[in-house]
Amino acid sequence: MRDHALRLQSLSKSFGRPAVDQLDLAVRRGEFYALLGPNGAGKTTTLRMATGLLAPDSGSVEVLGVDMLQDPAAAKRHLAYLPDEPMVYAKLKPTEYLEFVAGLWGISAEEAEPRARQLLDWLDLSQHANELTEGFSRGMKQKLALAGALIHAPQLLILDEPLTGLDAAAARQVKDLLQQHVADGGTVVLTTHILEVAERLAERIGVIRAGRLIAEGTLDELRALAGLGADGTLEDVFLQLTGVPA
Ligand SMILES: Nc1ncnc2c1ncn2[C@@H]1O[C@H](COP(=O)(O)OP(=O)(O)OP(=O)(O)O)[C@@H](O)[C@H]1O
Repeated sequence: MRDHALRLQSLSKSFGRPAVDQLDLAVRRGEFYALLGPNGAGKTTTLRMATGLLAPDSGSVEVLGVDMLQDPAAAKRHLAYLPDEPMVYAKLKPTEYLEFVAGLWGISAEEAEPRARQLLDWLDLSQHANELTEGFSRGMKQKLALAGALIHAPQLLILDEPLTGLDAAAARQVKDLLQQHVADGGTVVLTTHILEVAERLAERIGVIRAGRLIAEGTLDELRALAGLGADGTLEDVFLQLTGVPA
């Protein structure tokens, strides 16, 4: 379906026992979608299959109408993936790293330069543009990895715990960047254990448990599903639906 940024159908993956089990998930273009679930629920495994990094046992993945299994190169061109433990090259400076990643997408250094400058600026890394990343803190590396993920201006951003370990200022910069992406018509899918992030940013929230989507909707819809009133927080909803803490 053209109006879906991401569509997962009957997606399954087992590592001896099922990690993701017949999962159906559809995220519309322009949506900010948060995937929540307790530890080991299958969130990372789902994202790795959605981004073409892990082959599913069965089921299908479509990115902007392109089938990931049939045409992975075309599907991946539409997306960026920020893993939960991103890696940047220690012996490169941020500008060199962004140039390198752009090159992998077939974008020349000259073409990439204005966007690289803008991303470093948005993420408050400009003053470190000429330092080797080996001297960067974890949060700075995480922000640079995000800039690398965005260098080819993808429509769909898929991020695994993008705010974990960031200080308040860095978290704000990343949240602003993600909101700007959606304001510009892009799509964001993220996982988070920081429920306030899902509560404040996400238009729709999916709750996954034991590899299955057990609830989905706006916060109001989830409150109703959990049988809670208007003052129920997402934490109340989460605990009610999953029976375990976030
Ligand atoms: N490469 C692997 N080999 C074996 N088991 C795996 C592998 N990757 C994931 N699993 C298992 O699959 C299940 C789902 O793991 P996954 O990392 O997807 O969960 P998660 O929801 O992202 O958890 P968390 O919130 O702790 O990050 C877990 O039982 C995990 O141990």
